[in-house]
Amino acid sequence: MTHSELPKDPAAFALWRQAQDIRARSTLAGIYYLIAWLLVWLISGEPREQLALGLAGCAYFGGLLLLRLAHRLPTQNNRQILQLWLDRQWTLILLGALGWGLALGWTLYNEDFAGSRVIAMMATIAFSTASVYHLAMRRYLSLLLLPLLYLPGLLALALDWQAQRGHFIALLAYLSYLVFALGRNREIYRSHLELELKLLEQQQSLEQLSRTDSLTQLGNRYQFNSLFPVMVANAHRQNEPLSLVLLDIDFFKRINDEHGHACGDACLSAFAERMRQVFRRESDALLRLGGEEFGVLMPNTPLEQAKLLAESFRQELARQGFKVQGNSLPLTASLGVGCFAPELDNSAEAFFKRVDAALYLAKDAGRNRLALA
Ligand SMILES: Nc1nc2c(ncn2[C@@H]2O[C@H](COP(=O)(O)OP(=O)(O)OP(=O)(O)O)[C@@H](O)[C@H]2O)c(=O)[nH]1
Repeated sequence: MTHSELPKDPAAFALWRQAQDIRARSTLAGIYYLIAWLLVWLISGEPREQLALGLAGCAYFGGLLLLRLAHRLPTQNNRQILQLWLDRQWTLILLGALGWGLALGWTLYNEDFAGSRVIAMMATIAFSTASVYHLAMRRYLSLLLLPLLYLPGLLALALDWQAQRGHFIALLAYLSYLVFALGRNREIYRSHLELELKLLEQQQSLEQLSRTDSLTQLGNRYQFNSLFPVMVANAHRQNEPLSLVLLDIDFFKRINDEHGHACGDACLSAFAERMRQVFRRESDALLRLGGEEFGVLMPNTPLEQAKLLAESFRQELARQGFKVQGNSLPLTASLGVGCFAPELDNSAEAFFKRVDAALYLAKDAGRNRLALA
């Protein structure tokens, strides 16, 4: 997955990160539950006498393993889908822990399993330690894993207090250590996640900055270069009109020369502000392509509509000019307007060239006018 495909919303990112981690960290447990149960059953005194129980355990742990393998990560990263996936994965994890807890309880309770008790206890210690270090991301669910794994076994040991109290106390002491370690690991996981979220936020704002013209706050040439071919391809595929308006301020050099560069800058900002007021559709992309040249990409807009808006912009500008730093500056612009036509434009570049040629026609014809491509 590339950086641009990561969920942008922090809550969705946190769920996505959790899903990735849980998937990577919990699949092996399914295999080891099955192996541990096979060992406990086969090494018990009389595995054949425990055939039904042994096979039932294999079916339970084998079934859970298959469900875990089949439970693939979602391809979409929206919050609801990720949350649903996580809920299901946690259900499988808790069912595994519950099954193993009952297996331990039964092994410690039933004399027929006396020969495999050490294996069952060691496996429980291994499973619970792994869960505390690998699945510490959720406060309550991670904690719930521990009683599921230990309580049935502790109960069985308590019932045989005289003979088993040593094991009981040892398991209880280890359980208390796990609860403490779980709290600490959860904090570590949380601080890693916070750090990752901060990095993501910084990356996003850097990316935003790199696509924004700092003077006018419009999209810059880099933004245009990445947006334009995608919009042309979409318009072509969906057979929808895409219009492009190119705007170039007339004799801008004179403003710089006569009123200074700062006044020129103020004009450019005011020009961008005027564009925002006229081309107001959410889907319109307003861009500064360089110097005193601007562009508007208008998806889902036929040529006639784009021409009307562009012409009203031109007329308003010619009528009002700008008031900049106390000076009233007459200002006009020349515009080229075109709509993508697959039969005329065999590429996005060809479409741009066609509209750019119209802009130069407007300039050559005397400026302060609009030419259609
Ligand atoms: N103040 C300011 N001036 C800029 C900026 N970028 C480009 N310019 C100036 O814009 C002027 C553009 O000049 P020309 O390309 O000759 O165009 P023009 O004077 O507008 O003439 P026509 O486009 O032919 O009508 C140059 O003087 C550039 O220095 C900027 O960010 N700020």
